[in-house]
Amino acid sequence: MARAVVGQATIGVVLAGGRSRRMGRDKALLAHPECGSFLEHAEALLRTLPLAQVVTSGARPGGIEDLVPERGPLGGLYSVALATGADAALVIPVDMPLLRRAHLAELLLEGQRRGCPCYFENCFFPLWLPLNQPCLDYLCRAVAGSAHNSVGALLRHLGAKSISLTNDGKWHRNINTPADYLGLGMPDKISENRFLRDH
Ligand SMILES: Nc1nc2c(ncn2[C@@H]2O[C@H](COP(=O)(O)OP(=O)(O)OP(=O)(O)O)[C@@H](O)[C@H]2O)c(=O)[nH]1
Repeated sequence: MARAVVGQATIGVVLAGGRSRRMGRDKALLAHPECGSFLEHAEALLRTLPLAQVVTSGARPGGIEDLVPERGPLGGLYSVALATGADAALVIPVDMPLLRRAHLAELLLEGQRRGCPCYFENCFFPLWLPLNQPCLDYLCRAVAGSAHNSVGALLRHLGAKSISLTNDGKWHRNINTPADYLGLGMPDKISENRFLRDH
């Protein structure tokens, strides 16, 4: 279980729960083109940023397990907020292996400057999210089933702001299916053959 963080602390969160139904295997453990697994890469990326702590959301070693299972990303965020007591979170999903530090650093600065949830237009993750009372209240209701349980609904409720994407490209691509993964054009060492052999 993560330590409590006191003060104006922004933590980094890797969302790594869920069922990976479309992939058919745990997305977090897929080999990453640059280092280790998707999960290891996401955690390492967040550790390059000025964050009070980096935590992983999901039932895995060292992770913060969801208090209420099967409630999706908001269920994970709710449990992380309660377990850490952090003031804000820079949230990335484990299935965006092409995320770059520069984008996250920009989002972190913009979130801290504006004080409201911030994300890049057309994609809700990565996300800078203040874990303030309105946010906690919404997460609680979403987990309990009395508010719409989607990231979009949470962001609308909190009056989130989107940042325009100056440098587009593939960095925000989600990898949800085996075809997505193979489409990454992995280097030889983690090529299609290995992915298929692992099945
Ligand atoms: N902690 C936590 N994270 C989740 C949960 N569901 C999804 N996530 C994470 O949220 C991000 C988006 O997940 P999705 O792709 O929508 O769902 P998924 O379960 O990973 O995959 P599918 O079963 O194929 O929909 C991923 O980083 C998941 O690891 C959950 O119930 N708890």
